[in-house]
This record gives sequence, C-alpha cells and structure tokens, in this order.
Amino acid sequence: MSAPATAGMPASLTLAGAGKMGGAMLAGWIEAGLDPRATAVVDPSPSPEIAALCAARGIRLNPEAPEPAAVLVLAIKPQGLEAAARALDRMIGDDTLVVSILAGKTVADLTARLPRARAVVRAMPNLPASIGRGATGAFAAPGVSAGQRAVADALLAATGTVAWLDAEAAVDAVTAVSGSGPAYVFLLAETLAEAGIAAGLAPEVARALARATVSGAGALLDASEAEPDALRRAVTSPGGTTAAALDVLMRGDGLAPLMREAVAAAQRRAAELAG
Ligand SMILES: NC(=O)C1=CN([C@@H]2O[C@H](COP(=O)(O)OP(=O)(O)OC[C@H]3O[C@@H](n4cnc5c(N)ncnc54)[C@H](OP(=O)(O)O)[C@@H]3O)[C@@H](O)[C@H]2O)C=CC1
Ligand SMILES: O=C(O)[C@@H]1CCC=N1
Repeated sequence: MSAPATAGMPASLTLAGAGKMGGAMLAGWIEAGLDPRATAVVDPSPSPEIAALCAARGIRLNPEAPEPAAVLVLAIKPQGLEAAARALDRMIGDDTLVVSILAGKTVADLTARLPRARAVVRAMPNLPASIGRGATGAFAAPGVSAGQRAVADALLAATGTVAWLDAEAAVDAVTAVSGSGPAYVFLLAETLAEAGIAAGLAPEVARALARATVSGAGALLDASEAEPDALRRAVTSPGGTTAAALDVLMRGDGLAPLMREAVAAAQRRAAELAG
C-alpha cells in the first residue's frame, strides 16, 4: 500500500469518460497538482459539474483532435469500449500509458481493440476517490516502464490508497470487494434506517442515525489500529443488546455467506464483461 501522493503527476493526461468515476478522479488529480492546461477531457455528454470544472480550471473539454498525452485514462463503460475504440486508439502515442478502470476488460481485450497501446495499467478505483478516500487495486502489464508505473501510482494515490497486484486475475476480485464495495456499505445504511423505522423511529430520525452510525463506524475504523473484529467486540457487551443482534446477523445463513455470495457474483459479472 502507498500513501496518498501529490508529486509525480504526468506531464499531460487525457480522460476519456468523465462520468461518476472519471469525474470523481479528475477533481482529485487537479487538486493534487495535475496541470489543467495539459489535461483534456473527452465525453459526449459532460455533466454541468464537469463542464464547470473544465471552464474554471482551463481544462480542454472535447478538443477536436486530442493529441496523444503521456497518460490516457479510460473511464467509459465497459460495454462502450468496442464503439469507442477507434477514436480512443487515435489518442495513443508511442509513449502513452493507458490506464483503464473498465470493469472486466482485460489487458488482452484492451490491446486487441487499441492496437497502438503498448503500456497498459488496469486499475479498479472506487467512488470515495471523490473525497480523496478511495481504494484502488492496480495491475501493470508487461510493457509498462518503471517510470510509467510511478506515474500511475502518483495518479491513483492522489485519490486514496493504492494496492499493486501481482496477477491480473486479482483485478476482478478487487472489483468485487472494493470497486463495488461502497454500494454494499450504502445498502447497510439504507437497511439499518429501514429497520429503525420498523422499530418505531420517525423516518428522518432513523435515516440520520443510520447515516451517522455508518460514517462514524467507518471513521473509527480508519482512526483505530484495531482490527474490525476487535472493534465489533468493543461494542458487544456480554449478554447485551448487540450480542442479541449479532446472533441474528452471524448465525448459520447469516451475513458472512451472503457477503461471499455477493462478492462471487460481482467477480463472475466482471469476468462476463471481458471480451
Ligand atoms: N461508478 C463506480 O463506482 C466505478 C466505476 N468503475 C468503472 O468506471 C467506468 C465508468 O463508470 P461510471 O463512471 O460509473 O459510468 P458513467 O456512465 O457515469 O460514465 C461514463 C462516461 O463516459 C461517457 N462516454 C461514453 N462513450 C464515450 C466515448 N466514446 N468517449 C468518451 N466518453 C464516453 C459517458 O457518456 P454517456 O452517458 O453519454 O454515455 C459517461 O459520461 C466503468 O468502466 C466502470 O466499470 C470503476 C470503479 C468504480
Ligand atoms: O458496478 C460496476 O460495474 C462498476 C465497477 C465497480 C463499481 N462500479
């Protein structure tokens, strides 16, 4: 794991796809020192926020023929790769590092569609990157130089924690655990609020308490050196209320097998998106 970095930003960067994830990372990169005048964004339907960011910082938005940059970040939907490939390939020069965050698309899939790509990093970030608290797993394919890998590390670390992976197959597992993971936590907040309403709380009180509980527990986990199970035990008084709830969540067909099933389903879906 590497700590967030602000140095080592690429000399120039093109972002293809400035939607929820690409847009979240772009703001972090500019904050971390990426030169906005050396940055281009390509997106057929940029959000008002992205258009405003580009206008405010002097980032080129949808230039007619973007010249190859040091880094091309692919943040379009995996299903859109085929249709976008010819235009994307024209954005790749001899020394361009391609960083793909497309779920499921393998290095072989990418190089088959982008014949100019010689150096490819597959990265799987997550949405908390939008507040600099992302978690990214990354795999550098053979062909990526040490310097290019350092640039990729600086870019990804600007949005949070980075774990470099030795095997490409691990990217799909990362996708299932931390790429999709924030949605599992948001679902927990949703269902905790619903349970609070069922227990008799006013809806706005239940939602406020569930939100504060999930974000507070996350912040405590972050601030503490203790493992999650130790923190769980710290909440659980012997014979008390938490123990009664955890008896339900942890018994037999409780949360653990359900979570394993969910992660396996996401991993399978990533594999299906390959090709
Ligand atoms: N959302 C997340 O939490 C995460 C997403 N990812 C990956 O990030 C990628 C993007 O996901 P997400 O941001 O959620 O999706 P979005 O749909 O929000 O963003 C994709 C953007 O790319 C645009 N786009 C479509 N075609 C092109 C093109 N040819 N050239 C440039 N831009 C294009 C889309 O425009 P339009 O809407 O008009 O099609 C849209 O604005 C996916 O591959 C996903 O697997 C990875 C980790 C986490
Ligand atoms: O749901 C998806 O396919 C993308 C990849 C990880 C998070 N969102």
